[in-house]
Formats: sequence, C-alpha cells, structure tokens
Amino acid sequence: MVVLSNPGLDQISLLGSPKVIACSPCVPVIDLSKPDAAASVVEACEEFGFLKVTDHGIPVELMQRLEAEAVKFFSLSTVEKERSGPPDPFGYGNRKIGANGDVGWLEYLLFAVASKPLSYTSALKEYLAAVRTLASKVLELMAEGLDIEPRDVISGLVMDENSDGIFRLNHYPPCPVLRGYNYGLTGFGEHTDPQVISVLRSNNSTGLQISLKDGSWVSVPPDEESFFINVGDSLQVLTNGRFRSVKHRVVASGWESRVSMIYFFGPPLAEKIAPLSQLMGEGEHSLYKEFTWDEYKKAAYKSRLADNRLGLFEKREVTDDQRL
Ligand SMILES: C=C1C[C@]23C[C@@]1(O)CC[C@H]2[C@@]12CC[C@H](O)[C@@](C)(C(=O)O1)[C@H]2[C@@H]3C(=O)O
Ligand SMILES: O=C(O)CCC(=O)C(=O)O
Ligand SMILES: [Fe+2]
Repeated sequence: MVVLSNPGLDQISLLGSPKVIACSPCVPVIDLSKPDAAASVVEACEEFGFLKVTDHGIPVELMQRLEAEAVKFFSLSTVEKERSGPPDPFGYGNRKIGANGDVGWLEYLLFAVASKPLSYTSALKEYLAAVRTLASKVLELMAEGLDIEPRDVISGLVMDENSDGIFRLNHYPPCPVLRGYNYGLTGFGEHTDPQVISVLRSNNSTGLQISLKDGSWVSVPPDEESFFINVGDSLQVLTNGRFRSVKHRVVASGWESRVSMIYFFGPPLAEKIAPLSQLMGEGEHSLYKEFTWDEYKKAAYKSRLADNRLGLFEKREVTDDQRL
C-alpha cells in the first residue's frame, strides 16, 4: 500500500456524508450511438454541465492497461515517484494541489500532452489518441445539438496541434484511520475545471460528486467502462453561459483505492475565449470580458481550488444609478 509522505489529516477537511444524495438517474447517460445523442448532450450540458457517455467505442481493455500502468507507478517508493519531479506545474504531486495552499487525500501525476509523444508507453499513446477522438465526437455533437456550423467550431479549438492539453492520473489511497466513521475525507476539493471539456475515466470506486444547480451535491456512481465529461469554464464562456461549468469534487471513503485518469482539453494559449458568434441572438451581449486562454490560465493558476475563477472575467451589470 502506498503511504503518503505526510499522512496527518489535520489540514484536509472531513465532510459529513449525510447531505450527499446517491442519485444515479440524476446523472445524464448518453449512448453515443443513438440518433438523439446531439440533443441529449446539449440538454445535459445546460442542466448539469456533466454527462456520462456509453457506447463510445473505446475498448475497456485499453483503459485497464493504462490503469495498470498507473497502479504500478503509484506503488513505487516515494523516492522513485519523486524522480518525476515536483508538480510545478507538471510532475508528481502528493497532497498538495496547485501552488496556493490546497490539499487533498491524493497523489497524482500531471503532464502537458505533447504533440510528439516520444517517451509515452503504447497504452498511454493509444489511450490519449482514443480519448481525443471521443472528445472531438462529443464536441461535434454539441455543435450539432446547438445547430451551429461549422460542426468543428468547438472541437477545432482543442484539436489544433498547439492546443493546450493536460493529462492527469490521480490516486486516492485508502485511509484506514477513517474507517467506521461517517465522514468522507476531501480527496480533491470542490472546483470547476478551467478548460473547455475534461474527459474522465475511473476505476470502479466511488468518490466523484457533482453539484447541481440548486447547490446540492450528488454522488456519481462509478462505471469503469464509461467516460464522464465535465463542461469547463471556457465552454461556459464560448456558449455565453448556456452551458454550465460543473462544480465537482472527490470525497474519499477511506476503504477503496480510487484511480482516475483525466484528459483536460484546452485551446492554444493565444486563442481568444469569447461567446461563439453563431450562438449570439440579435442584440445579445457577451456576459464576459474578452480574454485569451493564456490570460485565463494564468489567473486560474493564481487562484485557490474553490474560487469562482470566472467571476473575475464576468461583466458587472451596470445599474441605472451607476450610469453617467
Ligand atoms: C488550485 C489549483 C490547482 C489547479 C490550478 C489551481 O490554481 C486552480 C485550478 C486547478 C485545476 C483544476 C483542473 C485540473 O485538475 C488542473 C490541472 C487545472 O488545469 O486546473 C488543476 C490545477 C492543478 O492541479 O495544478
Ligand atoms: O479524480 C477525479 O475523479 C476528479 C479529479 C478532478 O476533478 C481533477 O483532477 O480536476
Ligand atoms: Fe476537476
């Protein structure tokens, strides 16, 4: 078993579990082979900012091969894992998330997806390529469901060779001290993802929770054969607030070892993030100030995990008394 270098739980918040609803029909499930998939994807992005996709065509054996490599990596000694370098911003990290004081009950490996992945294992190369194809398909379904052309208007932003993709392997170890208590330990604190979309796959352990529009938290039942898609802050802006960047977190139960792998799809650094003109109604104004992905990313990396990062870029409504 992996022992985290500083196993003290003092700084990691414990969460009482009773308020969380296990609500599997709450999470929209979209079968990508169904003719109504485009409309269902849009509905899910508007209501939840989150969806599970099935019938995606990626073999479960590929996911399991990569998962086995992740498990092998995380079972190395701390000294060996630390050879992958500290996560500033890419490398191996343990308990500390980001550079601004956030902590969680996890260890992880984070890296920028290289356009020429020379040192990747075959499982990693195949997995990243397969998930890119899946993301492209989901983003094109969004455009179809929104009835906008060209169909690659969103996918094109993140499939460019200069796009800013990040891949992350997370391991939430069991926590024996917690067993028998009705508490969950914060694995990854609540946050939204800054990118366009994130494509997540985990082993069959619980822990992921999403926040609904009314502020309540629901547990997402694990499914190792499916993928989960998060709408990120950038997609909320591209749709001028029509899609919802989903607030999510991971609460570790203490019993299971959770392994997740997430591909975050960001645009090229110089790309302007602004509502798509095809989506703007007559007289409709952007809810956000103009910014590039580079500007947003820099601001995001200065923020704490739970901060409302998009708030900094929202246009403040000018009331009548404030007008000159
Ligand atoms: C606390 C932080 C960790 C994070 C950078 C940040 O300052 C705020 C956003 C965080 C997040 C969430 C989604 C991804 O896991 C991530 C890699 C990203 O792009 O933004 C993480 C950042 C991180 O862990 O470094
Ligand atoms: O590990 C998970 O299941 C989710 C982690 C997450 O939200 C993230 O890395 O941004
Ligand atoms: Fe996330």
